[in-house]
Amino acid sequence: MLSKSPTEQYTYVMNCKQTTFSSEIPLVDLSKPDAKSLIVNACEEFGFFKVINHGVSMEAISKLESEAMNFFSLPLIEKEKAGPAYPFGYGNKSIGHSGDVGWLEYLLLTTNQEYNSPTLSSAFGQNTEKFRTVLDDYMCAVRKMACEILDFMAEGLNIQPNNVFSKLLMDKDSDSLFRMNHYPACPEQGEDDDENMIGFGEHTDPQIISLLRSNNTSGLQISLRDGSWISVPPDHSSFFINVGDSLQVMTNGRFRSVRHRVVANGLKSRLSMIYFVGPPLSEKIAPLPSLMKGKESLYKEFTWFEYKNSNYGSRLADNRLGHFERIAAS
Ligand SMILES: C=C1C[C@]23C[C@@]1(O)CC[C@H]2[C@@]12CC[C@H](O)[C@@](C)(C(=O)O1)[C@H]2[C@@H]3C(=O)O
Ligand SMILES: O=C(O)CCC(=O)C(=O)O
Ligand SMILES: [Fe+2]
Repeated sequence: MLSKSPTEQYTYVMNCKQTTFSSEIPLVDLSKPDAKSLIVNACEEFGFFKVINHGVSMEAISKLESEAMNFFSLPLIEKEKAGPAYPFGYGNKSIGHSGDVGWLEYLLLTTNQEYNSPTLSSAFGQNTEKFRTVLDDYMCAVRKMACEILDFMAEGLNIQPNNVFSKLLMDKDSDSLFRMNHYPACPEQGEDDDENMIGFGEHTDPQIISLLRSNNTSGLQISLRDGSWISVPPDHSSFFINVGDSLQVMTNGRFRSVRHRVVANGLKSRLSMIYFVGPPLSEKIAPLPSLMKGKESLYKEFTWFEYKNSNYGSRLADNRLGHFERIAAS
């Protein structure tokens, strides 16, 4: 057993009441005219939705999935050549800088491939160029979908111009990340319903939105407004979109940055690939004036650099927006 000692500071085990697979997850067909309004409703209520007709080809997805599986199947000593995880590279079990652990291994990359080269070539060797090409094709297609979704969000919120969000992604200095998480099947998974191994502990994503695609293995759960957790039925042909902290601030709390986590699966391995849309470091993050309409701002303005700096040592589960919340005047 990994670590169940009550005295241990960090543990892989979490207690969670049994969660049910939910049919409540909002579904958005990007090719339909009601996409904008469905997206806005989903972001307000859940901060999360599933997307079909997303335009990312199954070919691009399968190629990257297969390259990723080849990588994660290498002996540990080979994978570690692509480490450490920070700033970019291979990581195993440890997440962030403050002792969080999970039942996973991962590759954390920047979407700006220039900075990935040393990381990648040390582990991929002669296969590096192939991996880069496959990764480029995938990221390019996901970026296109992200742009469309962000423009739909702005239009659904009646914000002009409609590229207020997508321009941050298209900026050459956009601080976006790409992550591939591999959760091996977990033999230590508790048999008890309310004891689960943590794959990736609960957290909100800091960025604007995250676009997640996984294989058909379950594990992802989201937290609802009432604090309860629901399991997201996996669907390898769809994408799942999370609202992140930055978008919650830009919409002055109208969109909800969704708390989510991954529980390990006792039988099957899970592979997920996530594109995190981040603003440039110098970008000022604040509620958009057109969404204020006389309302008070819930947040103090900050730059993306300031957010990252002040949260450098944060634990996964921390409320990272706490530093920037305005105390309402009584
Ligand atoms: C503990 C941490 C890991 C994390 C950075 C942080 O300080 C808090 C947020 C974590 C998170 C969640 C979404 C992404 O997976 C990630 C890359 C990010 O931008 O914020 C991770 C960070 C990480 O793994 O370093
Ligand atoms: O791997 C997953 O399914 C989700 C992981 C996640 O939330 C993250 O990497 O931020
Ligand atoms: Fe996340």
